Amino acid sequence: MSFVFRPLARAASRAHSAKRFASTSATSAAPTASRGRLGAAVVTGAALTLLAYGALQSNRAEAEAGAVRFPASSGKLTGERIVSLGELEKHTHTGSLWVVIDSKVYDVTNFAKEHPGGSKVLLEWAGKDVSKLFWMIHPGTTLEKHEYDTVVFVGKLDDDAVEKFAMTKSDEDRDIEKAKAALFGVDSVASISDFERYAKDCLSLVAWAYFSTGADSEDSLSENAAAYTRVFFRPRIMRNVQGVDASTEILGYKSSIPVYVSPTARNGWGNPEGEVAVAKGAGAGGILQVLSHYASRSLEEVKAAAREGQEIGWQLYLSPDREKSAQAVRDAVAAGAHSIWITADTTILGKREVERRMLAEATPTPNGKPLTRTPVVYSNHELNMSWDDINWVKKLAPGLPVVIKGVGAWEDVEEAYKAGADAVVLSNHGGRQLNFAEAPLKTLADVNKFAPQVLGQERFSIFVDGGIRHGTDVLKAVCLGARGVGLGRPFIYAATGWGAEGVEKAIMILREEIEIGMALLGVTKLDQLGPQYVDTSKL
Ligand code: HEM
Ligand SMILES: Cc1cc2nc3c(=O)[nH]c(=O)nc-3n(C[C@H](O)[C@H](O)[C@H](O)COP(=O)(O)O)c2cc1C
Repeated sequence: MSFVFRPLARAASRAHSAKRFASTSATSAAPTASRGRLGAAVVTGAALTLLAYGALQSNRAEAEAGAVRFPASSGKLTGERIVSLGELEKHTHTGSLWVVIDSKVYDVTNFAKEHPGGSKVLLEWAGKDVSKLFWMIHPGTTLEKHEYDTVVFVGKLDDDAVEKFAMTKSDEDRDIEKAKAALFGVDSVASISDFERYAKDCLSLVAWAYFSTGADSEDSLSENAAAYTRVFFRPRIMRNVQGVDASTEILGYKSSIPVYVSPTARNGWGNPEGEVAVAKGAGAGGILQVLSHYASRSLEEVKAAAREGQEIGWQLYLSPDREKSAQAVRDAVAAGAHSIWITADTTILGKREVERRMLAEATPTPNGKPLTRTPVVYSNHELNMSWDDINWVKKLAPGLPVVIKGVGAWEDVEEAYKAGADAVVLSNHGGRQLNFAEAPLKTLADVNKFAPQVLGQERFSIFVDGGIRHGTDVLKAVCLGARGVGLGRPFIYAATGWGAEGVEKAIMILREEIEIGMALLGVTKLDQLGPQYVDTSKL
């Protein structure tokens, strides 16, 4: 069986534009599986949509929750031969099965039987350049860190073959190339939300659907941002506001503004450099980046791109295989993680219906095909988490701050504090998990009301994320006691359009807006802010 290319590619393209109106996302946009550097793209956008939809939605708990990390390299990938197209075409059957990734030819004949994604898909794409599809599905370290003896690096494609694959592009690839070429200089970006607007056309349908959508009918997603619009300031005047300074410390790390990069999976879908581009921008802008457990780039790669003194936090999804999680934490510590952020709101994957609709409409089930009754696996994460896990991680990462991300009720802020967490993130995962989980700003207001004793503590910080798009949003959270705030989608979109400079520009925009806001509120330092500066009565 092979995938239907053209008609579906057109359907995908239609859905791509349709989607722009479908999501109620207050933010949005999603990166493309495509890595620009991979060049060749025999795989069409529609086929990718179909495969990625099937693979990522059905086989695995979540695209952002499904990547297997490989242990240290077994050093098997050592081939040196130059392979022609003619030779490649001879290896397209179960007896000899080759695929091309990044112009490198791999013999996966024996690996096919043990491939976690099944042998069928490898046979389907035998003899082809699968770079784009491969990088949509697999973590960035898959090839370097693999532990299989059965993946054999045969050699490199010859120039003719590379050129031929490079010329084979889908309509979607061409649209994205055009959109990227049409982007203006990053200096002209005026606001954080503009990054989303401009990034949209630079993203594949799959990527856009993945990044932009939220759970169910996206009520939490829209409420996250809407909550900020119901809080107004009570500015004070006739003060000396020379020398406004928006800098602070986030878990001991000096930060130019009270903002950090929230962990988001698969940044490589938007920009070939992925989280490396984000790291360069975060370094230039002087803020902390927290790397997702399911990042497209490894912590080692990101650290290598970081500047002197720049720190990177690392986010953990707990696995039921505790030894696997323990090893992942040890690896992060060895790679120099600044802090460990345990995400607790993703035991089971939320149902992102808008994403499903977009992808299904792009590659619909043929009429008459019987109902699929294969059970969907919703989670490969630990379902049995407890507050003791904080100490468990602390022992694995001695001396590093441990943060609980995904807190949605003031009572759990207290629990985290008592259990010894160094910080919490009030978050509903950008509206992607439990729909109707309340806006994190509301949870913060509740902390002020019901658990004020945990605010302003030296040993305990409260962070907030979700829907933050302006400096004034940041200041509202700081007024209510947040040490800092995280932004997720905006940094993906900024990197999609403009790479590291986009991320740096996003930080510059926030800094300018925060400084203007502080001066107009009548303060010069963040610690002068407090609940007296905001009216939360309509929250
Ligand atoms: C050549 C070396 C390859 C290696 C070492 C490899 C390794 C893996 C691993 C470790 C997984 C599990 C990943 C996870 O759960 O996140 C996986 C899943 C998968 N792979 Fe591969 N793979 C290779 C090639 C390919 C190719 C060429 C394709 C397609 C053309 C492919 C398609 C898939 C699919 C569809 C899944 C299932 C994803 C899911 O369930 O979420 N793989 N592969
Ligand atoms: C595409 C996408 C992927 C995400 N992946 C992760 C992840 O891997 N780990 C995690 O803890 N949170 C993840 N999040 C949640 C973010 O860290 C953050 O809570 C959320 O994006 C904040 O909302 P915002 O996008 O409105 O700023 C993801 C969010 C998005 C949009």
